[in-house]
Amino acid sequence: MNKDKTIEKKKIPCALTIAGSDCSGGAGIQADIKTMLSLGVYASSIITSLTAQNTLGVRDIFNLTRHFLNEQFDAVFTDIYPDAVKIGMVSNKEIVEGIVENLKKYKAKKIVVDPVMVSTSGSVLLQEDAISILVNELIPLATVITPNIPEASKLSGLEIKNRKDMIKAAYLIDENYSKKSNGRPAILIKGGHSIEDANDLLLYNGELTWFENERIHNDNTHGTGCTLSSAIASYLSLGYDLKEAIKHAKEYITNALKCDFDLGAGSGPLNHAWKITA
Ligand SMILES: Nc1ncnc2c1ncn2[C@@H]1O[C@H](COP(=O)(O)OP(=O)(O)O)[C@@H](O)[C@H]1O
Ligand SMILES: Cc1ncc(COP(=O)(O)OP(=O)(O)O)c(N)n1
Repeated sequence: MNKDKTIEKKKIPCALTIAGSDCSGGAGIQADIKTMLSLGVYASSIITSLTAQNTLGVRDIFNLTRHFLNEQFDAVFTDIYPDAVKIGMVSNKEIVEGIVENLKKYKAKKIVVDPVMVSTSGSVLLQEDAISILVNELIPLATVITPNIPEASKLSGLEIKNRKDMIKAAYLIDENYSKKSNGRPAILIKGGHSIEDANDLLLYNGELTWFENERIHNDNTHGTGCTLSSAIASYLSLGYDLKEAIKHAKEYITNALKCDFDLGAGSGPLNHAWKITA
């Protein structure tokens, strides 16, 4: 194909989301694309699973096949190669295996893994028999993982009640990867589920950093985890280092939570248009 050469073309940073679709638009692929677009990054997507959900919960899940996952990887990576990748809901063992194989095949870089396991509304978004491959094969490929408190408890085997426990859990998760030779990601434990302030803890190259924020009293928090991880991937694609990327992603989520959107009968979505409407 001959592209039109008369218009000067710009290269823009590209971020890819590999995640489930949330038809109500609050979480998953839809939240990721809104975030990436708001941050001035081109967004592409590889869908793992279709969910029928809204602000009240998940009604049904339809997983895509390994074949269709491969086709999406080939289509994206052979044409618009991403500068950073965010991975969210991966649903089952076959899908996780396919993602691991393709990330290696295409030598994907700057990978943010949000180890989504259970939605805040209580639905299982990762089958139990997929956890070990997520832990042993996918997470080692990540630059950073972003578990929330229940996910960090599952990964560390520790009940997390306060800041001290968050620190202990981060070290326990890291210890597991320090013994393996296939990768040692940075660990960002998110504090959204804490009873204290919404402080997130990063363990990176042996150093602890807190990203602190007062808790915003907003019941509409559907998709906060998806938004944070895709904002981190966006900033990484823009060339920020990891700590700066997290700092700016945290600012993004804080502003989106401060906007008084109130959609749906349950825990509603965030306002990704806060930059436009502010
Ligand atoms: N009420 C809140 N006030 C301020 N920040 C919040 C609030 N709830 C969540 N966050 C922030 O949103 C991000 C996602 O966190 P969390 O809700 O724990 O993830 P998940 O959606 O995966 O459960 C984190 O940066 C967290 O600190
Ligand atoms: C398709 C899909 N992916 C992920 C989630 C979970 O979203 P998250 O932002 O981690 O948290 P809650 O929205 O559950 O608070 C989801 N619900 N759907």
